[in-house]
This record gives sequence, C-alpha cells and structure tokens, in this order.
Amino acid sequence: MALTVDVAVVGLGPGGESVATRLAEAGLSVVGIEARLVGGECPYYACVPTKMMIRAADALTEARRVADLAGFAEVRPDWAPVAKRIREEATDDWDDTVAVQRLTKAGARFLRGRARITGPGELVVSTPSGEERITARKGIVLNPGTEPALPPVPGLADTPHWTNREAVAVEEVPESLIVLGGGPVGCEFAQVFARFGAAVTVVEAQDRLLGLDEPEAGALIAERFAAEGITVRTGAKITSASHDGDRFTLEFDGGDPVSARQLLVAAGRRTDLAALGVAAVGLDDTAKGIKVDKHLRAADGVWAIGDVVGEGAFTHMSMYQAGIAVADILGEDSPGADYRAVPRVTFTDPEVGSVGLTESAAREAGIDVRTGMSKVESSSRGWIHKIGNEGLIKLVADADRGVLVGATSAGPTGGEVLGMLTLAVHAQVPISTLRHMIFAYPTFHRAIEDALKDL
Ligand SMILES: Cc1cc2nc3c(=O)[nH]c(=O)nc-3n(C[C@H](O)[C@H](O)[C@H](O)COP(=O)(O)OP(=O)(O)OC[C@H]3O[C@@H](n4cnc5c(N)ncnc54)[C@H](O)[C@@H]3O)c2cc1C
Ligand SMILES: NC(=O)c1ccc[n+]([C@@H]2O[C@H](COP(=O)([O-])OP(=O)(O)OC[C@H]3O[C@@H](n4cnc5c(N)ncnc54)[C@H](O)[C@@H]3O)[C@@H](O)[C@H]2O)c1
Repeated sequence: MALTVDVAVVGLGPGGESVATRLAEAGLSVVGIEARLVGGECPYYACVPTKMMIRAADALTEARRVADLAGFAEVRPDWAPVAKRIREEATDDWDDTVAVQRLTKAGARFLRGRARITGPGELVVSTPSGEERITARKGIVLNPGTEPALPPVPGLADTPHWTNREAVAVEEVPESLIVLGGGPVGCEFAQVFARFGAAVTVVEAQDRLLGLDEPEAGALIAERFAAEGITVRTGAKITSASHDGDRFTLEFDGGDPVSARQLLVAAGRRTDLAALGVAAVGLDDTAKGIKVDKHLRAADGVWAIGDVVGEGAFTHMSMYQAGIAVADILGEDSPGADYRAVPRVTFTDPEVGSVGLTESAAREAGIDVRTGMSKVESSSRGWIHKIGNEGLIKLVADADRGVLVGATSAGPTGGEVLGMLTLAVHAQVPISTLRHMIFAYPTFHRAIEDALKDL
C-alpha cells in the first residue's frame, strides 16, 4: 500500500498527537503513526496513572496525620480502588479507542504500526496487515519518546523485573520492593508503594536522590524517606542482579546484598534512533537524542519534539514544542523555543518543583550567582500546617542583571508554589520588584518572601 500526505507524524505521544490534530484542523492532509497507544507514555504508563497512585498514597498519609492534629483515624490501605481507577478512569484498560477517534474526527488519518524513515519525506510503516509506504510532501514530525533503559548490570536483563509500565498496572502491592534508581520515577513509585505497606529500598548510583535537582531538595526527600521507613542506598555500585523464582537480589561492590519480592527498574530512558531510520535523512543514529534548532527543525523537512530532543522529558515540554513545530510547518511567525524557564515537578510528598538553573548550573554558566533560602516549616503557614510541613525555597539569582535565573520550591503543594517562581524567571521580573510585592498571609508561597529577604 502507498499513501501520500502533507505531513506524517511518527509517534503520537502528547506532542505528536497535538501536532497531528492541529495540522489536520488547519486543513493539511496528515497521517499519525503510532506503534503502541495514541497519547504515548503519559496517559497510559506515566504521568496520569502515577499521579492517581500518589493522590491515593497522600490520602493515606494525611489520614495517618490525624493523630497529630484532629483525634483518631484508623487507616487500612487497600490497593484495589487504585488499580481500578487506573484501569477504568485513566487508561480505559490500556485501550486508546477514544484517542484514535478524537484524532480521526479532527481530520487526520491514523495508522497503527512502527514507522521507519527510508529517505527525505519517505517512510515505511510495519502494520499488522503488512507494510505501508508513505510519502510526506511537506515533511515528517518525529515524536518517538523514550523506552525504559536497562542499566548494564550483569543478570538484570534475565530477571522478570518491573519498569514503570508494569508498575502502574499492578493489582497487588508487593510485600517488599527494590527500586533501582532514585530519580523522579524511582522516588515517586518508592513513596507510593511504601505508603501502601511495601518494605522499600531505593538503590541509587549517585551520592543523592533527585540528582538533577538542588542537593538540598534531594536531602529533604532522603530525610522524609527515612522517616517513612524507606531505606535509601546512595553511591551504590551494583555488581549483579538475580531472581530465584521468588525473590530478587542485588549484589554490590561494598555493602550487603539487598533482596526483595519485586524489583522496579527506574534508571532513566533511551531511544532507538537507528530503528527509526534517522540516518536516511542525515541524522546521527548513534546519538542519545535528536538535535534541533529553535523551531524544532532537525533536517530539511524533518521536525523532532518531546523527550527525544533532550530539553526535558516532560509532557508540558512535548506540548510546548508541538506548538512551535506546528507554527513553523504552517509558516506562522514564532519566536521559537526558549528554555530559560522550564518548570519540573516531582510529585513526592513533599513535592519538589524547580525552574531554570540550579545553583551549580548557574555557576558553570559563568553567572555571578547569589542564592537565597527559606524553610517552609519556619514560615507562618508551615508552622500552622505542623505535621508534613517540611520544605524549602531556594532562589538562584544573577546578581549582575538583578533577576532570578532559577528556583526550587519543595514542600506541601511545592509544585503549585512554583508557578509564581516560573513566572518570575520566565518574565525576568526584577528582584527589586519581587521584593516590593504583597504576599497573602498565611500562604505557603509567603516562604518566597523570606527567601527573597535572605537573598
Ligand atoms: C513513570 C513516569 C512518570 C512521569 N510523570 C510525569 C509527570 O508527572 N509530568 C510530566 O510532565 N512528565 C512526566 N513523565 C514524562 C512524560 O511521560 C513524557 O515526557 C511524555 O510522555 C512526553 O513524551 P513524548 O511526547 O516524547 O513521547 P511519548 O509519550 O514517549 O510517546 C511516544 C510514542 O511514540 C511511539 N513510537 C516510538 N517510535 C515509533 C515508531 N517508530 N513508529 C510509531 N510509533 C512510535 C511510542 O509507541 C509512544 O507511544 C513521566 C514519565 C514516567 C516514565
Ligand atoms: N513528575 C515528573 O515530571 C516526572 C516524573 C517522573 C519522570 N519524569 C521524567 O522521566 C524521565 C525519566 O525519569 P527517571 O527517574 O527514570 O530517570 P533519571 O535519569 O532522572 O533518573 C534515573 C536514576 O537512576 C540512576 N541509575 C542509573 N543506573 C543506575 C545503576 N546501575 N545503579 C543505580 N542507580 C542507577 C541514575 O543515577 C539516576 O539518578 C526524567 O527525565 C523525568 O524528566 C518526570
């Protein structure tokens, strides 16, 4: 079979789905190609189901805090409503019929299959009913996303471990769990399963959790994990992984082995650019990601968006880049991408939100850095909140320009408090202006005023 369209969109993650829909609505002939589920990782295996898990785990913890604040509450965790909600409300039992209908209703064609680029504007798609050749006159948009990466630990590939894809679909919480990787994925899952009763050990190669965030944020999460009974092993050098039919065991270069009933690998992500055939349009298929310009152009007639671009693996980034690529394809004026104020939130409790540069990244960039810090628990609202009030605000300022270039907001609703800091970094609001604004009493975001005073 052969098909000629204006634009072919390969991979329908959040960004790809948006590009295909918007270009079709603009009157272009578009085909969206997806090997798995329309919507990508986020709705079926990542953001949405994990945040439902977190909502449930947080509810348990709030109920446990009643003893410190409001009397007596007995909590008996039950995973069944969580599993049901993920299956029925979040993922439609991992069925994307509604998403496919939404796409085709917008006027796009849909092909289920795996696409490979064979030349400029040329693709081959392996579908269940055979190969389809596609010619895309205007170009190809690549949104292939990422797969869970497997670190090169001897024995690991042969074990029946979980990745995020299995972990969101579990029907029962294991009695014990090793989480390999202490980044956002590992930390979010570790706390959820621990709050539902699993004995959790997080094993992290770096010397701290949440290595891409400020060290103070990683330390805060490590403290909370310790208080909740989660074991954290940082600086871990795993030498082997095994499974004896009942338990998983990790061995280390230094330190005792760790064993548990289940193992979740949350050690980062990878993309297979060779399988995507990017070399056929002159791109490096051995690279970790696809290099693009500020309009998301990767080559003549090729755009790339989402995790594969390497500017932040977030749904909001994929959607942001989708908008820029659409504008470029439609020939609209657009300033292009600006990554100075990328917000990111890890939805642990406390939540860790950050935007822009960390202190060390700002120093590496040669900025004349000043920092300001405050503790959420020392603020009026933190003191009122009492149990569960730990958090911090850290501001990273460019002293020469008198603006914030980065900030961290960790604490209860830390991700929401981040909103105002994102605006400050994005709009380059002068610090003198921030210092003279009025902060409502007693809000969590008033801790920003304390950090500004410290700055
Ligand atoms: C556990 C977890 C939790 C997360 N939580 C959050 C969160 O709270 N907030 C947030 O912003 N981000 C979160 N993320 C990140 C977020 O899921 C991704 O950034 C988001 O899905 C955007 O990815 P994407 O658009 O690059 O593509 P993806 O969502 O990865 O989708 C790409 C699609 O392309 C398809 N594909 C790939 N190659 C081909 C091919 N050759 N042919 C056809 N189809 C192909 C794949 O099947 C896939 O469906 C989380 C990630 C994980 C793993
Ligand atoms: N709330 C959110 O926005 C959210 C939530 C989850 C994930 N995400 C995105 O998904 C992406 C993937 O997250 P992730 O946590 O899987 O990846 P990550 O790369 O951020 O963290 C993986 C961690 O695993 C560790 N690791 C790797 N190999 C190891 C080994 N052999 N032994 C011990 N530790 C090892 C790394 O040192 C790292 O700390 C992130 O880039 C993030 O942006 C976003």
